[in-house]
Amino acid sequence: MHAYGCGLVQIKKNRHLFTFFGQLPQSYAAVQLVSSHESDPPFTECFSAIFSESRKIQNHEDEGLGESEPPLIDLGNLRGKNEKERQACIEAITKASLQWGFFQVVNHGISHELLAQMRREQKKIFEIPFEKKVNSRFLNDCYRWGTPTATSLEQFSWSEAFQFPIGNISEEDCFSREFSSLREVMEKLANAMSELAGILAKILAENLGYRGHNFPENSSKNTCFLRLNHYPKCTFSPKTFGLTPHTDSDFLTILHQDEVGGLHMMKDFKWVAVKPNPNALIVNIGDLFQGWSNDIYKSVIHKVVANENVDRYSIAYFLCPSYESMIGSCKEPSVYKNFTFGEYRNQVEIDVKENGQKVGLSRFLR
Ligand SMILES: O=C(O)CCC(=O)C(=O)O
Ligand SMILES: [Fe+2]
Repeated sequence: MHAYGCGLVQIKKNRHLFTFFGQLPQSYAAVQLVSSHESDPPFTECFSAIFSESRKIQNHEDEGLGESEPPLIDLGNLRGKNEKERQACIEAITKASLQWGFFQVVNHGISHELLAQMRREQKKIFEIPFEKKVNSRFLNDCYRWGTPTATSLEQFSWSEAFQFPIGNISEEDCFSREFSSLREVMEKLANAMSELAGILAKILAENLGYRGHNFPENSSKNTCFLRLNHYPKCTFSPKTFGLTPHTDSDFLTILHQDEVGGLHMMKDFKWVAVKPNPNALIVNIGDLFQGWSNDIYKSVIHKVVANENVDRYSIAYFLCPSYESMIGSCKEPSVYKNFTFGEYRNQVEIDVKENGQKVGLSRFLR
């Protein structure tokens, strides 16, 4: 069993791989894999108990959505010559990170063409038959789908994903020739996203007094990762989550979503839709930045609502330090005990196993 960066856990049963977002098994033994010759995971077949119960559950949309939208920031001003505009841009980034924990960036330096190429490759790989994707020998075991441990619809994520540690992408033997174009595009995108994440993280750290060269200092290619998400259209929508509410267990995440929509973030106890903007990437603060900043920057709960009519795709880059890195606080007195990223991940794994869900930063309060 393995836990992933963002509260993801993977288990193997009867030669089949189950990787999921969050919970550990209670009625896990009840999960049966039904063979499928199509590409979409057999969600309803494997989780028939959950989906027959689901009609009793309230529609998420009834909760009502807040009106506002996360700030939109033009990063072109960071590269410009006008110092006043540069400072205003830095201020916008830091303000959004402490007030929202989420923001959108345009003129981010990652080309439309690269993002479009990545999307094409992403679609191709999800079209592969489910039985092939779920095989543990396929692409280094990085496939996951659904939530095998879910005992109710609220715990279930109607999605599948491939998660690639950045270090593996450049290793040719992880990818057969069949996937050489996927590997090439992913390598380019991972480099571009790493650079952007590094720029943003450094700005946020410097704002709180950090004076080093790179932030986080021990960012690691083995722990940073790219995740390709696919949310197949869902007949139980809008009652079903594409991804259950969670925070990310990293420093920050950069996300490219398609035109479908469905990503919601929490703001002032209300869900706010992060509407698709073809020119923007979405940035969100993760738990480690909230911890390091002593709660100044906010790691905000977000979720994806499944869509009844169309499939949805997104690509996420997670900025993480090495497992040995100490996530101390930038200021004393610190809200949290010192902990390493490895300890944080282990604790997430233990909590998911014992309580069915991630507890997160509050585990490390002083
Ligand atoms: O697909 C999305 O919009 C969000 C994905 C996400 O939150 C994640 O992968 O952690
Ligand atoms: Fe997330």
